[in-house]
Amino acid sequence: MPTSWADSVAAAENAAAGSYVGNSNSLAPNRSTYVPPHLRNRPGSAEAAPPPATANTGSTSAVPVVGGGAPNRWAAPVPAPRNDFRSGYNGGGGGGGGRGGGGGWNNRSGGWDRGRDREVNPFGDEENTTSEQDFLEQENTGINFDAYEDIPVETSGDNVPPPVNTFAEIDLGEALNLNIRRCKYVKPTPVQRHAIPISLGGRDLMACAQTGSGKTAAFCFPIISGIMRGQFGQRAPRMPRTACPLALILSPTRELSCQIHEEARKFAYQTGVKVVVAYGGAPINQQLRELERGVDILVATPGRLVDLLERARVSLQFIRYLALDEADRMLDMGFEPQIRKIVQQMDMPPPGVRQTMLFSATFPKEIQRLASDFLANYIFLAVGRVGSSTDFDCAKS
Ligand SMILES: Nc1ncnc2c1ncn2[C@@H]1O[C@H](COP(=O)(O)OP(=O)(O)OP(=O)(O)O)[C@@H](O)[C@H]1O
Repeated sequence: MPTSWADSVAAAENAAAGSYVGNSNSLAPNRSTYVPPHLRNRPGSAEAAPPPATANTGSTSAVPVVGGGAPNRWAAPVPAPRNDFRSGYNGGGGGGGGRGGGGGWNNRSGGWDRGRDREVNPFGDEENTTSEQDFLEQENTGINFDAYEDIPVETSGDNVPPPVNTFAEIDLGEALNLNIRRCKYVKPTPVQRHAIPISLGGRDLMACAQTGSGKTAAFCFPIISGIMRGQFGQRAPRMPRTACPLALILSPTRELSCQIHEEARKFAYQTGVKVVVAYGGAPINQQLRELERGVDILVATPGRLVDLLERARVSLQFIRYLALDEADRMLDMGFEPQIRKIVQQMDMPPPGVRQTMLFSATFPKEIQRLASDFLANYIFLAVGRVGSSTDFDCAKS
């Protein structure tokens, strides 16, 4: 099925922020003492995890394991904005109101704080602009989301959770809802509308969506929300000098990893969820120091992560969420051996135990193989651009 993304999206790049209609919250930083991962989620603070997927489509086939070394060829320059639809999703109307924060959320609210290592406000000066009045003043200055209504969306799989039209329909938790408003996201993009309920429902996801379609939030929101809920039960003690993240986001390049990290830090601000990035082409020592300070979500490029795993500075045994962004690009760049090593040959929990989200702009045979090897009972989602099939082909065969 050739699908594609609305050409009109490109015109939205310079659109201004949209409106906010929702709760008003105190924005005063509420920093609490950093709680090491092994002390979090003790029984009593955790809400029961949603049941694992029960659908019986998809595949869980075993895979031939392919080993591989760790290339250190990440030499992309300092993170720079990607050439995509960034800033393009600021529509008028919609509901950004939060309704989280109720029962079921553990006590992770408040930023992490460990000794002198305090959470920096990733919004900078914007922190003081998030009063309800400010949001209201931004109303109707953005693009019209109606432009996206005609985008073809295909889902397949058993018991696909229905899409949402607003963030308010999803119980993401108050702290995350506040950050969504700080980001001035008024309404979910098509990939977010479909992917977030699927992931929050505990399902594995194979998503075909273009760069700039809002994928970062689509996989970050469920991860952050899930970690905030503390739905994993008791954790084993953290090993000395070995970081044990709960979530891993793999991306092909240093540039992309840094941008995901930047976005994820905003989404996770004051939630108690700590995001760290590790990429090649840069000295490893600073990254090691960051990892030693604790990490919940690790954003990494494959080569550097293999290096960290071989040094036993990272363990994947507590991974509950795995997201692979731009998987086709990772394969094009020759990183299938590293990816398979990370996912299949180290200590990562198997499909069905962890939750996996695979994002790719295309769906060739190699990606289909990866999907059947890495995902369990997955839901297939394709979000496309109207009128273009040259740069986006999600045909399943
Ligand atoms: N719901 C939303 N409302 C407003 N802006 C949004 C929304 N979702 C994403 N954006 C913004 O749109 C831009 C593109 O989003 P994002 O970076 O998530 O795309 P992406 O699909 O992850 O791209 P890539 O494939 O490069 O990772 C970003 O500037 C992001 O902040």
